[in-house]
Amino acid sequence: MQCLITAPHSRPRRVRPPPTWRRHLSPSALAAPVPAPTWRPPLSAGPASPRTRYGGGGSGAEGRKRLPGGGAGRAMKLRRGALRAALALVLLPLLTPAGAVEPISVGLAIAGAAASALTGFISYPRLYCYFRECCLQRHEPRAAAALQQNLDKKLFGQHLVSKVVVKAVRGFLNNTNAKKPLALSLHGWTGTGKNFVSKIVAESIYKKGLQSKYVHQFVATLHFPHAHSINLYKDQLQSWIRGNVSVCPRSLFIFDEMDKMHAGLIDSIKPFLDYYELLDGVSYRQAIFIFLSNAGAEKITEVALDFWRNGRTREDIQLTDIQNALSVSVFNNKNSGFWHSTLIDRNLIDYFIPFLPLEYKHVKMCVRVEIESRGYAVDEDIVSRIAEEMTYFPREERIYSDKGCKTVDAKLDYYYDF
Ligand SMILES: Nc1ncnc2c1ncn2[C@@H]1O[C@H](COP(=O)(O)OP(=O)(O)OP(=O)(O)O)[C@@H](O)[C@H]1O
Repeated sequence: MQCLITAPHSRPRRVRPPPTWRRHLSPSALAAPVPAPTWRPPLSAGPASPRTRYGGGGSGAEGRKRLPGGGAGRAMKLRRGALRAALALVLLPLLTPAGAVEPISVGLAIAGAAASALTGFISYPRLYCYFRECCLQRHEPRAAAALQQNLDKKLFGQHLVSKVVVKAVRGFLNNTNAKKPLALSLHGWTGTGKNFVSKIVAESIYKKGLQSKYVHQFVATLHFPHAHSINLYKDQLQSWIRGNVSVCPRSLFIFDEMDKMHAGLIDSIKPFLDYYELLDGVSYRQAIFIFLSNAGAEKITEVALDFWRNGRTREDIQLTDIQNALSVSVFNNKNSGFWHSTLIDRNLIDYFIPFLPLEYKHVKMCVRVEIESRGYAVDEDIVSRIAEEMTYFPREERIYSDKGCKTVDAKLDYYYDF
């Protein structure tokens, strides 16, 4: 799918969020068009055609149609102009008597051809998106390939995650007729790579990754801390999602600490995840939602331990061994925001993705990567010492790191940067 020109004059009004939000939101989110409670989706009054509804961004044939007067049509005209100018340049000597070359005319023709060619090329969508960030910056095959490559290279001990995430994202990006947005729910023990994977997904779709104005990250305890403000949060969150999807249908929303999010707030995003073609004139079918939580971590550990105790490798664990049990345990966990959530009840989560607890050997891999990223030569003695400093569970077997790879970074400071 091609990237398209963002028509600067049709960009929606930018409204600053209320101060409490501004304080917490990531810079990337703040750069995006921000809805306030009084905010309305850009140009969305009434059932407008996609051509008028989406001001900026967009992609594919639908986007191409919608550029008013400018965009693809103008680019076409400019390219045709460039071609005509070049043709004139070739024919000019032939038109003068006896084929004599007239220097001034030739000079003008060359300048005209060059200018036309330049504007024609600059108007070319892909070139435009090379210099400025566009909605869906990368072509789907490239995004999926980048995702696969990065997960294979950087993510340790999570064979299920790599497989499912790549399949889900690739399939969704290739599907030009999706019936609902993609919803992935990532579960697992702390420090096992949930945030790490969502960052990799963001980077594979948008060059700026989490800093992209089309990627929006929320942390429950940071953005929605007060139970008594739940109604305000609901309004703000819905406006935020509506506004940003209006601007870029392929927006990515990441919700961290879902288990700490108020159940009512989770339910308020349910309409966006459902199978509606349009909601108030906006389609959410190209958006991607990623939910992260520790809910269900015990269940995942239970399955992993069973395999270990039966002498089977963790790579033998299949998604079917965990997925159902995981969704049931998350749904029935009274301490989780997902408790009896309509998102699960109505089957709106496409994939429950289990992150297995990390073992000693995985912690060592994380340490090595961290040492290399700081520009030092890997010292295996330090690698082992740091890995041994971590605490492992269950108490008898001591197999899994209770913090995953999370404190590796801080522990390295002790050895290298004092
Ligand atoms: N499976 C993994 N492979 C490679 N690196 C990892 C893995 N898991 C964690 N890490 C490293 O540890 C850091 C912390 O992990 P991350 O923040 O993704 O954990 P998390 O699962 O989101 O934890 P929490 O549930 O506490 O939010 C990552 O930035 C990454 O450097």
